[in-house]
Amino acid sequence: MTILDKIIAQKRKELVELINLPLLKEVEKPVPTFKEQVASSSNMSIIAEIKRASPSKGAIDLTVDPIEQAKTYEGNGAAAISVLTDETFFNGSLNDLHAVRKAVDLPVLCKDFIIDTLQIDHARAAGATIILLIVAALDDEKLKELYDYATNLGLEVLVEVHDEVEMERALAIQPEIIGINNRNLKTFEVNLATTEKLASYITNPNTILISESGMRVRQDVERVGKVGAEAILVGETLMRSDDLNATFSEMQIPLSKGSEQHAR
Ligand SMILES: O=P(O)(O)OC[C@@H](O)[C@@H](O)c1c[nH]c2ccccc12
Repeated sequence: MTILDKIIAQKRKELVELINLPLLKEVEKPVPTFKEQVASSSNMSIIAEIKRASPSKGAIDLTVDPIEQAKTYEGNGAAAISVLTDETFFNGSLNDLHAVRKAVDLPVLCKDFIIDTLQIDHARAAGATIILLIVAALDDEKLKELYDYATNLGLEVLVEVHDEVEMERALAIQPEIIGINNRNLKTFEVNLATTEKLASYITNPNTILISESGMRVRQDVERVGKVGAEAILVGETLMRSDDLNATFSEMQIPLSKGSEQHAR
């Protein structure tokens, strides 16, 4: 049984409790869409993640104040904030997401393992404007159903893949945002070559490519920028940074949109 199988099995159990959980109070404040954020920037967009712990790394920063962390991310030019909401494996919560949405004026991604529309209702009520759908965790039918459900609610959807087969399955639903996860969720192995290998599958210039996981230094960002990533999703490096200002400067590389950018 892979870790992804374990997480999904746990999610199925938790769904039963979710039915009885009241929805959080919706946040009315409007924020830009992630698409708008990317379109209005000539730099690599950074989705900055609040991640207390993970199954692969254990504790990262258990005492973080999600509100302060998100505000610092925003102050340093993050394009969006990602909040891990899984409790069992990542020590996050929907309450974290709710607090972050209220504290910043940025799009907010609900980072969780979504297998049911009920989770989308909870994510939206907590203030998510973007949800994650992990292709490896869903069959084609479920993927399409959840994608349509979320987009009909006005949410943006990040469709995450990590190999060719998943990429083909993702492309079949013509998503506007595709995330290539450099971390294999079955083995935890991180390799930026994953982005290099899969980027060329995305031929629609309007599809936003996000390279996810394993970004440490500027060269990493340059590497994925070269093959067409317009955004990166960064967790651990930001959570461990003691100088976020410097870390953001290091990762904010200019993009030459239109030239090599779309040669993917
Ligand atoms: O901490 P990192 O290596 O910067 O990774 C961030 C993010 O990509 C990672 O948290 C992630 C990507 N896809 C996921 C799916 C579920 C949970 C977590 C993730």
